Amino acid sequence: MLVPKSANKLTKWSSIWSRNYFQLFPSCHEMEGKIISNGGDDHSYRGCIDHDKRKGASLLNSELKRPSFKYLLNWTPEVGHVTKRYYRSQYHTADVKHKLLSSIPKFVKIVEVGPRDGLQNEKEIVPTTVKVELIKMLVSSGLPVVEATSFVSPKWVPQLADAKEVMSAIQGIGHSRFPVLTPNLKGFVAAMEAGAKEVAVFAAASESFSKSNLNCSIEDSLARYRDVAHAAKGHEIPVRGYISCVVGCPVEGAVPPSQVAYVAKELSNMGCAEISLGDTIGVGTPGTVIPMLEAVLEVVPVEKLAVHFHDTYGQALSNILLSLQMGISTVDSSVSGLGGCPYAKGASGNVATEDVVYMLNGLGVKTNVDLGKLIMAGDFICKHLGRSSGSKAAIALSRILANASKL
Ligand SMILES: CC(C)(COP(=O)([O-])OP(=O)([O-])OC[C@H]1O[C@@H](n2cnc3c(N)ncnc32)[C@H](O)[C@@H]1OP(=O)([O-])[O-])[C@@H](O)C(=O)NCCC(=O)NCCSC(=O)C[C@@](C)(O)CC(=O)[O-]
Repeated sequence: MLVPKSANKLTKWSSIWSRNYFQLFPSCHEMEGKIISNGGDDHSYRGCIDHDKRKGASLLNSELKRPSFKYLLNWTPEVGHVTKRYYRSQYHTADVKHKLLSSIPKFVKIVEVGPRDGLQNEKEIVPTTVKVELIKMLVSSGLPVVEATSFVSPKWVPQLADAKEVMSAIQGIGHSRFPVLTPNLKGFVAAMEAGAKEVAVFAAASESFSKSNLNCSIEDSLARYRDVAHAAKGHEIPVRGYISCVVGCPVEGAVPPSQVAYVAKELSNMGCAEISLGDTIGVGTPGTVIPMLEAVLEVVPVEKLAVHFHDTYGQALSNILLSLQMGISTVDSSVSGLGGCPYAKGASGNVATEDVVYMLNGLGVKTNVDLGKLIMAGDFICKHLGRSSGSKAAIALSRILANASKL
């Protein structure tokens, strides 16, 4: 997979479709203006590239020593001629007033869970340095929240046994927040000692899943979390509450929305600032997610809710879209779609962050995430794990970049 070394080295981008440029950097509105007022330069390029694609490419490269988007954006290497068509994913939708989209928030906070949820299921231990580098790359892409690791029993999740080292290495980098999972007071204390400034507790809406993930009943887990929430309040530490199996459980099947609403209310009452609704095994469809969200929205305000979809059945983006339409503005996702829960066999990874950002760009929703840099982070960890990306957007954009670079 080929991605540019740096999003800022423009010469590297000389053979990218303008369309893809905008998909990667959707916020560069002023570049569009330059093209429009750039008729003369367009014209001289048209001749070169039409007659000899390669000559055109080298000319383009040499001209681009001083970065100039105006040349880049009008060149379409795959067809070998200049076109005035240039696209970006939100081109037609930035000002969308359609009634179906009007309720969508203008800004969506993405909570990147790749370093924790994405890696926790990996059999081979990923070196701490790789985890730290991944977190740094995710931070540099502009993600506001990167869930860094878990302070859980290393016997239960050996992959995250280096939580303390990871936290120590990421102190003070960037402006992102780095919440960590804490299943009990012991985990909370360890997280505080390691410098965590935010924690997350994780309950389930199904008894069977609570037992397999936490070795206790739902009620017992809530009692532990009241202790964690109480201690966190004393330290002025925000707590996020997860609920697993919000539409389906690997053992019990369908989970009633009322059960999810009950756990959500308990988490909210104990002081969780945010509640993330997890479709742990990715079985939800809009048909099952809507009634679940309606039940939860009756007891918890929409500003407090986040959605966390796994993509086992390819339903995650549609479920996210409808969650946005219902007013939710926080979305969990995992770079390259890494992940799966060790206690939910067969469940595939979280929805890929790249795909979520691509969709949100298309809707004109701000995330402040640089898709190009995010793709680089995904490429980095996929290379390390020796597998291809689970993000369709990353695969498609990287393929076009690779083809273009051969010219
Ligand atoms: C909750 C426990 C600890 C209970 O585990 P247990 O075995 O019932 O607990 P215990 O109290 O009997 O302790 C057993 C041992 O673990 C130690 N221990 C106890 N607590 C800790 C701690 N915090 N950190 C480090 N060590 C700990 C404790 O000291 C003891 O050590 P020993 O005496 O045997 O040497 C265990 O079940 C556990 O760690 N579970 C975590 C499972 C997990 O991390 N699952 C994945 C995260 S949830 C998820 O992925 C879903 C989510 C959030 O993404 C949303 C979705 O998609 O659904």
